[in-house]
Amino acid sequence: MAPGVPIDGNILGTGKVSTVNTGYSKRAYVTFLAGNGDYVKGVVGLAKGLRKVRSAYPLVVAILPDVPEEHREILRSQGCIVREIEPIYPPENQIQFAMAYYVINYSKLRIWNFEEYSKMIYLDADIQVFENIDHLFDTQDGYFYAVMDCFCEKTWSHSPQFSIGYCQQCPEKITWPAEMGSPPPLYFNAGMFVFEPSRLTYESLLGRLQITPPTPFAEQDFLNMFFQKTYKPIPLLYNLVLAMLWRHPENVEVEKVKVVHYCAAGSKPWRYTGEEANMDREDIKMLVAKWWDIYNDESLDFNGENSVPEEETFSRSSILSSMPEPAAISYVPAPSAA
Ligand SMILES: O=c1ccn([C@@H]2O[C@H](COP(=O)(O)OP(=O)(O)O[C@H]3O[C@H](CO)[C@H](O)[C@H](O)[C@H]3O)[C@@H](O)[C@H]2O)c(=O)[nH]1
Ligand SMILES: O[C@H]1[C@H](O)[C@@H](O)[C@H](O)[C@@H](O)[C@H]1O
Ligand SMILES: [Mn+2]
Repeated sequence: MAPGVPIDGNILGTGKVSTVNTGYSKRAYVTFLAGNGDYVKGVVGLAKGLRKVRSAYPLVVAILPDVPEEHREILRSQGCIVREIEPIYPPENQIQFAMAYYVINYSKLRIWNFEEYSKMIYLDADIQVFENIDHLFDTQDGYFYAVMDCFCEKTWSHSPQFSIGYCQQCPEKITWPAEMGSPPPLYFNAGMFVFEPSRLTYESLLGRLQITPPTPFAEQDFLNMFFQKTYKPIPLLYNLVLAMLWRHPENVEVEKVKVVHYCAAGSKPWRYTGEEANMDREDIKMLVAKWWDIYNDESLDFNGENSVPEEETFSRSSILSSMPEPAAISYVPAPSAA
């Protein structure tokens, strides 16, 4: 979709609860874990956060072989479904990644192969869910749903957008110069998205990757290219990229935010020191403290009783109770033509 095309505010598609009609299709959240570092804390926090908001669906953790057994055990003890995946590497070239570790993120493409699920919501391990978002499973099939990214942080300094100060979050402030051709297509942050696993899509993703040179934002750039035509932006309250707080405060209603993505430099709660740029802000301190409250809350540890029984996961009542009131859905304002 090109900038300037109005964004469809009705993210719930037809509004039909398709899963209650015939044969219950399976749904789950999915995250990704690599290595033996501290991202496992992020996954534990996320599992507890989903429990706190009484999500009706389990959390699948797609893990690379280098995740140690003790971390796998921690995840199982938190009620997660642990699924090992093989790493995926892009074809070699000389490109510098925005961050060296982004290269492992191509492995994320394996989740399209989780065909026993009909619909999944992917969440990075550095994401926390503060309000129930189960209703996103009711979005119309056939689209890729995610939140539009912001181009204003230093991580974007390699891009033409950054060099002219253009951001799709405020396309009217610095308009895209005609001599640079058409404005770039809408670009999502790949820390959170709603998708449908499918073997066909999976094979097509892997096939396309073989002929696609890697770029600085790794699989995020790749997914943006691959799903360009089926991408539907959803309101940024479903993935608050923290830099939005100081780059585009006019676009953020922090009290309405349902999902927070601790992706700004220095903001990972388990490494937070407050020293990096913007990390001494009151809103950041508050959001980091909220993450820790969930992580430390023992009542949210998995105990078999606070889990969601499989049958209940697909019951009509749990699906309907997860539907938001119509008024609770806010809309992304359509970006004006750039
Ligand atoms: O050592 C690591 C590094 C990363 N991860 C996993 O990979 C995800 C992505 O890493 P970050 O969250 O640190 O990265 P950012 O949020 O800064 O990166 C963004 O850009 C990346 C480009 O590759 C990805 O698209 C990512 O999903 C998107 O949110 C993590 O959440 C986590 O799930 C690990 O498990 N271990
Ligand atoms: O996914 C990346 C990453 O999360 C960066 O921290 C952020 O600056 C981005 O805008 C983004 O695209
Ligand atoms: Mn992230």
